[in-house]
Amino acid sequence: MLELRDITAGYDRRSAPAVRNASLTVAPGEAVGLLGPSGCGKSTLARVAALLHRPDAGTLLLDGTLVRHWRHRAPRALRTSFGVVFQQPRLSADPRLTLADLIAEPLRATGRRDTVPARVPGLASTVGLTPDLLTRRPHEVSDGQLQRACLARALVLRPRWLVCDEMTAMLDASTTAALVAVVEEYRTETGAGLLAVGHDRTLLDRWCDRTVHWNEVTAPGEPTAGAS
Ligand SMILES: Nc1ncnc2c1ncn2[C@@H]1O[C@H](COP(=O)(O)OP(=O)(O)OP(=O)(O)O)[C@@H](O)[C@H]1O
Repeated sequence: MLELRDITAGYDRRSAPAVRNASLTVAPGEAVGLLGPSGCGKSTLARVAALLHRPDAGTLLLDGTLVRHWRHRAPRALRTSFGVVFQQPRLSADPRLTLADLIAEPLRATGRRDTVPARVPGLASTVGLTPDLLTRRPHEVSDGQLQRACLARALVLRPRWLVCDEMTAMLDASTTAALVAVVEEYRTETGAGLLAVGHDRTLLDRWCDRTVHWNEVTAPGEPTAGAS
């Protein structure tokens, strides 16, 4: 179970927090869609949920255990339980890496270099990347192809949780359908939970078990607990 309780988070303690008193739960195997107007704080909350952004207050529990020892992010051992895909693949892809190396990045970063040959080609094929694309760098492929590689990178450590932050916002309908299908196949196979952030209610309603609106996630009041 992924539980965010009374999360307050921002970027500069001198200004108002981007997220105030937000609570959200995702059960194992569940797909939850999060909708809300632009700038309300969805991406910030998604980054907290993926253990990438330390909240200023509130608690985050992973399978009942309090996530502690945050610095800027939570400890890596916990973060590897999460696969994250962002809206703009070019901002999250190292331009110097080939797509094969991009997909393999988390394996190398966690000392599993020896598993690269066994994991990367199959996963690339699953996300619809042909072998000729794997030797190209980000500037030599389309946004959709790069996003496919970013999805493969998010899946390569076989995470128990996926956070897709407007993963398909800049893609056409057929690429959107293909990437959603890959996520759903992965979830069927592994039982991973999903938090999908987006603007498109129709897509989220079709994709997810339930869709929550930002108004339901945030409640008025002051933060109740300090982040550990
Ligand atoms: N790195 C950052 N530094 C400072 N402020 C930021 C940063 N990222 C986001 N913000 C601010 O935090 C607030 C919430 O932004 P966030 O990206 O979480 O919203 P969002 O709901 O995901 O928006 P959108 O739907 O447009 O992507 C905004 O006011 C934004 O300007």
